[in-house]
Amino acid sequence: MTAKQLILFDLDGTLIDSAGDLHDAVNRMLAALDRAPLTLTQVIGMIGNGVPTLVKRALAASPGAPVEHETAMIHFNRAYDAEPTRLTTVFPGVATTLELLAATGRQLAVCTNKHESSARHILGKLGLAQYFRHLIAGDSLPFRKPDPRVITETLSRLKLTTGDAVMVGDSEVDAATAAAAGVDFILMTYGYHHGPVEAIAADHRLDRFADLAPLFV
Ligand SMILES: O=C(O)COP(=O)(O)O
Ligand SMILES: [Mg+2]
Repeated sequence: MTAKQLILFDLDGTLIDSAGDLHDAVNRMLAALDRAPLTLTQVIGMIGNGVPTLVKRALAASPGAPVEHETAMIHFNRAYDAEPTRLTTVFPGVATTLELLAATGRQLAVCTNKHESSARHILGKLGLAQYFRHLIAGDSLPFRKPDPRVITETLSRLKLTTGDAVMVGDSEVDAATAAAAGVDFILMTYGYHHGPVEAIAADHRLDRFADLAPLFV
């Protein structure tokens, strides 16, 4: 990994443990729609494809009177945007490791399916914004992960090739995006995956964020 000039990081489940606030917002949305709450484990299994998909999955798992997806989204966004960092924490070792990686001169980017405004707000609030030169969010481009163009278009904008980049993520969605773009993939095993973690293909699998540093120095 020493030749990589660009490191693309997933956000939820990789840099930040955001499941508590996402769970809370899902349940506030469901309560507003007179539906039953979901467990944290259920919601964790729904994270990774962006908020519109999370909302769709939550509505399917907690049935009730028919509701427009857009209406449910308004309830979710109102709840989530009001307090996106109440329960959210940065995973151990993230800030020191990012500091170290940035000091090697590499370009660090966040590549998330979260909305750009939430991602920017959360990164600032949790003290991580200064490490990243680029943010590619779920609504930054007309497509989102697992569409490989989130990576390939970033590479061409930066005049880099696939061999220059690596994606670091926690889910099947990140693995599929990296594979389709033709870039290496490092899996953080502690994050939010949908099936067994062993089934996710990766060039490296790490149990702690701090284990990244030795791969790049
Ligand atoms: O918004 C989501 O569902 C997941 O966001 P992520 O891409 O940062 O994991
Ligand atoms: Mg993730």
